[in-house]
Amino acid sequence: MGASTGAKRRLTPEDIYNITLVSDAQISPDGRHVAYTQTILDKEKNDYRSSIFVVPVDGGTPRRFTSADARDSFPRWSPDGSRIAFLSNRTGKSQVWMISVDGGEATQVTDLPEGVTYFAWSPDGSTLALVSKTEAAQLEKREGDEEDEEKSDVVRITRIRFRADGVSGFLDDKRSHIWCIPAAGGDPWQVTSGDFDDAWPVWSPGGHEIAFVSNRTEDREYNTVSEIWAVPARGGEARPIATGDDAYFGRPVWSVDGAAIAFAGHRQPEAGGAIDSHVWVADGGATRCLTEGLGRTVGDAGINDTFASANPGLAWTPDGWIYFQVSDSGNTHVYRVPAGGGDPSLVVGGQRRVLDFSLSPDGSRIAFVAGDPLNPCDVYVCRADGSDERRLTAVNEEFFSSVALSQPEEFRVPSHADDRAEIHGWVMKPIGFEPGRKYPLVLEIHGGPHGMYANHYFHEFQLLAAQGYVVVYTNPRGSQGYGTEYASYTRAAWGEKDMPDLMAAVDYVIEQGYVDPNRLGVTGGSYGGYMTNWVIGHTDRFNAAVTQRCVSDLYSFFGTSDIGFNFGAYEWGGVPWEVRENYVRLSPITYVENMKTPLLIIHSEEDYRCPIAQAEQLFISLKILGREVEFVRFPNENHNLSRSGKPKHRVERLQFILGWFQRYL
Ligand SMILES: CSCC[C@H](NC=O)C(=O)N[C@@H](C)C(=O)O
Repeated sequence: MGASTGAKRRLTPEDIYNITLVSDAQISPDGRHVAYTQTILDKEKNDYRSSIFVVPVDGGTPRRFTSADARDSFPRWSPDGSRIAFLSNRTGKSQVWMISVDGGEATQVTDLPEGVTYFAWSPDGSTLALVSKTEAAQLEKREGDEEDEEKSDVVRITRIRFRADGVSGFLDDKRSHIWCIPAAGGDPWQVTSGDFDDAWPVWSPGGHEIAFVSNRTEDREYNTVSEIWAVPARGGEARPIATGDDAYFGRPVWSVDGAAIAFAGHRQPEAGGAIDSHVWVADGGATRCLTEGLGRTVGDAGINDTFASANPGLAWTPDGWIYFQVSDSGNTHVYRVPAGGGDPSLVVGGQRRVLDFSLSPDGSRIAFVAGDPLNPCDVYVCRADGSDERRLTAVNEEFFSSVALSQPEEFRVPSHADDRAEIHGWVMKPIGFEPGRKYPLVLEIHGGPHGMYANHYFHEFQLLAAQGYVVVYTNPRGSQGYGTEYASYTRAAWGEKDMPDLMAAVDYVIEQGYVDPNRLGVTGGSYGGYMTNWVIGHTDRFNAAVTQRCVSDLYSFFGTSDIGFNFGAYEWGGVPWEVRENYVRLSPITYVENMKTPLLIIHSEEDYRCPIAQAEQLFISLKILGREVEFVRFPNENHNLSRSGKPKHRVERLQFILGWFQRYL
């Protein structure tokens, strides 16, 4: 691969329309079928459509269960396996719908004014626990009811968190709470209330209690705590499971006897993704960490541009295993650990990214969605120990058999930093590669900074390879998947401590002899955009750069991003008035006069994670300095343009990137 195209054509930006995404593999209670979500990009409608499919685990053709012109997702089997409940926006808002496994039309279960974001079946199948921002009073007063007085368009803000990327306008004062509703339909009742946001309800095996995630600390407006609580299913006082100012926990799951709850996270909320997450168990006594010696983070830190997210939880089997995802050196795997303590062991491994998984209630089978560098995703099934793995779908087989892809080659190289730490990376040779020729190179830098490039399909990278570029990508210091010390290494040293890692990777690839060192490009998004700006402010070796959803000035980023002030306070060693020098020293804009590389700035106008002013400041400064710079603004898009933006915009974004590199490399 990479040497010749053979009979295959080269990939184009528009090929995102030819890729089907599968996600959220849910194995049926009897372990014989897997339900999943299938998503396509609809060119005509310039939007996404998703449907629920079911495939037999013994093989056979997947069957489409829903076919509305909408987004159906989150399929969940009833405990007796006779029905599948799912979320759908077919009436405008996301509500729960139900379909019988024997077929027929789906029926609507919920009609909550604020919609539903998550739900879970009670163990007896009679009730669904839901998450909604609906307030009880709203059920009396429905849409269309006359307003008492004309509403003002002036926005009064009293809370420190008032904006969220992906939510247009400002956040309202409504809180997410747990509700219940009869699965057959009927009147919903509110289970939790108060000035808290409650999420992720999980029924106890006996059906009497619901565990959930919340922040009920006194200082919740200012901290990033995430606690585990449990509440009687009929409502009442919540009891603490794993709580307190040092809790950063989520994904609760009950033991089969209902005596314990496992969850994932760590005890340093302010650190967020900068340190490893673990699996914990609370059983009334002391909370125990089960993965202390693992040295890798629990969860999926992978980053790519071609996926549909599912966000799986932990699973606890009747024979006492807890299953969880682990990000490890560019792969996301499934591990298990004995709930009573013992060594975690690998169950689903390989050079790939396992995006989500579920276990059959008897703990005998696992269904999962995984992707690799040449295939974004398919549904798989295996036994509880990982044996007898089978692929159940081949959603992109036909398309990918018609296009030439480049197989990434892995490398490990000593950093240019004094410690010569080992840096892990990949290089993709261009399609049609001919030994002896020299090619332009593009360095791709990931965001987070605590994300992880993975062994996973990346449309942007494949496209660059198809257009004749050598593509280099690495997991420099700051990345997840290599342990806490590695991930937190860039604290208060963004750019300073990871640039030597990135340059070591570029130099290593140049040494291989097939790169033209006078035709180097660099690009990245978010923190990758920050690093793109940093790199061109510290070296002139790149001939073209594309900075996407970037940060240029930490001072003005502080307080204007939905990520919250806590992020900057941790990452840069304090708040601006405490460590002013850090904010200036670590801001790429401080080095703007050194930036000579032709720069394309791509930014979404509704990016509330990295507000567009970050791009504007950089653009204006470079214009004043008379540098080669262009600014491409995407209207009505947020921080996730490259992953979930309007399909037409996604194609245009890729065209701009290719166009810039073609012009300057
Ligand atoms: C540079 S500040 C915010 C960066 C952002 N971090 C978390 O949201 C980021 O880098 N995001 C990455 C994952 C991205 O958008 O690709």
